[in-house]
Amino acid sequence: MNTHGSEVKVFCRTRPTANFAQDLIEYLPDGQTVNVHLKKESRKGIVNNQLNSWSFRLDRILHDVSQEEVYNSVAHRVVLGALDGYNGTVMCFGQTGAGKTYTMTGATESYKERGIIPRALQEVFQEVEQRSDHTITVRLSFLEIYNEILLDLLSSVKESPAGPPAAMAIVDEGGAGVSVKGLSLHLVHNEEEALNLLFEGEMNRIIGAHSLNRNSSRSHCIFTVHIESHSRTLSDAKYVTSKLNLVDLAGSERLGKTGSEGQILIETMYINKSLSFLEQAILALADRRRDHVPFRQSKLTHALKDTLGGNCNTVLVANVYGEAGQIEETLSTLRFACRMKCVRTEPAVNEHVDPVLQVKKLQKEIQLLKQELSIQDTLANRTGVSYGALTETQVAQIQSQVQRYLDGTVDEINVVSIRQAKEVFVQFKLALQQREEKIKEDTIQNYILAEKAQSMQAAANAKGPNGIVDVDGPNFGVGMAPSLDKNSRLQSPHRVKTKKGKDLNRKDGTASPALMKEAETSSTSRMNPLLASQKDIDGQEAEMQSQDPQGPQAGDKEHVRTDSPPLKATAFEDFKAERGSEINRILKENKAVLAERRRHLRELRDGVNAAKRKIDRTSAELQQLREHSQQQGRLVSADGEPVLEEAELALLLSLQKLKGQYRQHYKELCSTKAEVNYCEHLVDQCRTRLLSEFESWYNESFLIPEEAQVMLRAGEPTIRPGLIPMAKALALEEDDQEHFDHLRSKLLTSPGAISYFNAHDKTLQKRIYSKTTTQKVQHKRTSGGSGKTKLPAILSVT
Ligand SMILES: Nc1ncnc2c1ncn2[C@@H]1O[C@H](COP(=O)(O)OP(=O)(O)OP(=O)(O)O)[C@@H](O)[C@H]1O
Repeated sequence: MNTHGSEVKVFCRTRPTANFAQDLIEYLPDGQTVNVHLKKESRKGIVNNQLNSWSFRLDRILHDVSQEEVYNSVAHRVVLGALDGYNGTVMCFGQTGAGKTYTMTGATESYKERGIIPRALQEVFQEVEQRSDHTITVRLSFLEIYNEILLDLLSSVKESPAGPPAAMAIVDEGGAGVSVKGLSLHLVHNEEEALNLLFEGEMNRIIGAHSLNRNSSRSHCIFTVHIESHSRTLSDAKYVTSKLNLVDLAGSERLGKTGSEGQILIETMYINKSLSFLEQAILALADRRRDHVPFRQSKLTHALKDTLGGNCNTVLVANVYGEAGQIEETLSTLRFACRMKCVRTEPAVNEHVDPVLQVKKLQKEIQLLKQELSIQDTLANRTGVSYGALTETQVAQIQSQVQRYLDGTVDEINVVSIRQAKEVFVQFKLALQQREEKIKEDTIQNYILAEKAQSMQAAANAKGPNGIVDVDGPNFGVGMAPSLDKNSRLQSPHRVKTKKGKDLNRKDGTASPALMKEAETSSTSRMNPLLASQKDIDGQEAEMQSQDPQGPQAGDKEHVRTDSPPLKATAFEDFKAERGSEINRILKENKAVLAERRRHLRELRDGVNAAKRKIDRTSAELQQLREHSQQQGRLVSADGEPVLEEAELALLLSLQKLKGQYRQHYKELCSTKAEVNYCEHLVDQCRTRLLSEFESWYNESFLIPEEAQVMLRAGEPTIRPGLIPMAKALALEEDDQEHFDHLRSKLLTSPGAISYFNAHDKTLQKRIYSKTTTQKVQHKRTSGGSGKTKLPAILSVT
């Protein structure tokens, strides 16, 4: 059958009559064309300018032909297509008495004159027998549509589901097409069973019509053969289904022609309405520019939706009654047929997959592939390679390898299976997420600190805690810098309460964070998770120290694996001396830089406070002098202008100079404070890194099971150096600074805040970089790392 888009096939069949209007209807010898000529007077009135000749070209004219020939021409290919999985529809259309039922069902009493439906059933079962390599099941349904009411013509058959008949409705099931809910389906095993149902349905149609006092030919009938074909020989999970619709439409008739009235009038109106909707749907289908086709306007068009515009092989038989008195109906039928011929359908096989068979088939294939894999391993001398799900130990090994790769202690990761490769990526992702979290925390902390520093500066400018000496105007204020001494902390109410700052003393004996850190402790320690984690880290470091009261042993340098792992404190000292010596060295350097910056900060603060005290003293002296002069009476010039005494002038100049110095020191104090914050952050980073490396080293050295170690040594399937080049994994790593910027942009929703923060950050980095590189720390890292340059180089850990 045609699998591509095709037009609906249209045939014209004439009912034999002794009064065939030869002068009006002309069949051309090509067997496809019919010309209709109309005498003017036969149409309306005396003045008539309408056309009087029409020519219709169809697929074939079936004039004076047998039932067999009609079947072969019209239905044979459609029936075979249905057995191959294509939906098919054969539809008879025409005026009442034109021979639709004769064409579709035939004369039931005469075998020779049987119509398309019995012949189709016969062919279906002949094919079922011939196609012994397929299991084909056939089911039947018989639907009648009378005055827009759906009726099941096979509801009387025993196989119908018990209980009251379900309400019938046409349902559009999307991809599955249109079906009639509540219509009974009957499994038939041979031609006879099928014909029995056909006849029973026909009988029900007549009886039903009789009992309801209606004309049986006044309804549309759709006899459907449902076919399902499974291959027997192939272990193929695919199977095909199809529907063969054999449609006998109700006769089209003009209302005025027979002077219809009463029930006939109603029936005719329903028929004409539904046929008119059918025509509208066909016009819409034939017009390729139209998107919408009004299928739901009537039950008939809705039920035939797939048939008309779907994936169906569709054939229309236009039945005409070739007598002169019926010429108007003949014309109308032929017009409809020509429109129908313009409709295109897209026949396609309805292929499905049997889920049970599919699972079995796939299981078999997996089995085969496993065997194939095992052969390949044997040929390649790979033994014991496991392709199953990874065990917890294997996952832990991969995690450890990834960690070491990221730390730069190994250059490559060996992967022997797809599962392992996937797990490597999972672990990379996890590591990335952890770093992102860390950066996020840092960003929040930096943002809070920056905001605090800004607000403190603003507060100091507006009103210093120890009073204002207003010399240059209301916009300049001078305050005391906070003391390093915890006891002389600023006495603002919310700061007095806190005691948490005491907990932040460093293990190496460095004084607890001074200056603003002290002042900020109460709020930031609650808000900032980094401070809390820093405390934890200090605690962990101290905890490890305290685990071993003897302290590090000189003889512990070489670790010998024993049944019980060594004390963590001992192992930590060893780790710092050997494996982690580089990080430890950087940590120490960072601590030294931090200590130096803190010392500088203290000096600056002392300077600022000294300047402030001098300003206060000078101001007091000036005040006294002015009061004294006031008592003595002020000196005035010859012009009566007040004149300054020399002592007062000297004090004023001195005060001005002191304020200038104060401003300069205060500025430097703020920037040094920012540096100290940054250095503290880097020291924390180093500590975290040292501890995490130690943990992973300790776990690998003492906690991973013996068999896992053996596997590592024996080259068992695991992650080991060798197969993933460094460059590839590096591509997974995002630069910390990029992360930092990215996250910060996400965090700070206000554009003003982002600009502020970017500017602040750039200045801070620049300052720290230039100062620290030119000052005391001259160390340059010579050992290899991941190769990516991070924030200020001298303090970063790679
Ligand atoms: N090609 C034909 N050869 C012999 N008899 C025919 C042929 N076509 C129709 N007839 C006869 O014409 C009569 C009317 O035919 P039929 O009932 O099939 O018309 P119809 O179009 O189905 O009418 P309705 O719309 O009323 O159902 C029947 O007696 C039928 O046997």
